[in-house]
Amino acid sequence: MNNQFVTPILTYSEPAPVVSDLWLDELADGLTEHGWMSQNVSSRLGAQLLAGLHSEVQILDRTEALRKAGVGRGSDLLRDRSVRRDKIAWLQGVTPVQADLFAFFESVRVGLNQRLFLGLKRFEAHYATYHEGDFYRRHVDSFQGRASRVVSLVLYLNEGWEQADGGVLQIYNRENNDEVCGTVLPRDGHMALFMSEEVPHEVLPANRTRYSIACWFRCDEVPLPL
Ligand SMILES: O=C(O)CCC(=O)C(=O)O
Ligand SMILES: [Fe+2]
Repeated sequence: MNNQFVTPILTYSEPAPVVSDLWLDELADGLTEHGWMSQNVSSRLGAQLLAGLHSEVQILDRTEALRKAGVGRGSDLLRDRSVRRDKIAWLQGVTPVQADLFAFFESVRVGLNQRLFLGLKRFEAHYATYHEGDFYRRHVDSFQGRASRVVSLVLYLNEGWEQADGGVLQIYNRENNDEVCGTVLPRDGHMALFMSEEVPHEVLPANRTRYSIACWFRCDEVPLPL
């Protein structure tokens, strides 16, 4: 066979992400005590998995396979550029890196249920890109009382992100929504975790392309409008 035109396939053979009981305890404590937390999970996920996810979102971005994100779902979907400007693509969990990431999300779902009795039934996740100047104004991820999205997890895929690059995730106090109580730099392998309904948050304008995966753990069995 003439191999001249065979595209090389990236080999991906990283061990599965590491999830321990102690770490799940930490996540549960963070959610209970403050409603949110952030952490560097690079060593849990591994460099190859992070690099693989980064290259997937970069390909999607370059081929313009990402779509303008909206607020709401179905017939309620609004694409209001004054609220959010990111572009998204839903993950299906079928590529090897997505399958490993989904296994990781599933361990988090089960671990949080065991500790907090949240009744999380499933999760959904999308890639997001914010290009220069893009933002997402202050919001919560679920309408109060709908309990569809219960816990939000955002994983960042940006090497060498500095304060000057903008695009920080700003977290507001769940008791006093006007008070900023934390910021998270969207650095490669860092993750933010928070209660979807309770914790208002905002993505400040990015000064360069910003990649992430947002995942929501949900209580409903079937997709409902947010
Ligand atoms: O990317 C982030 O830091 C947060 C994104 C977000 O709030 C959302 O997609 O709902
Ligand atoms: Fe959000």
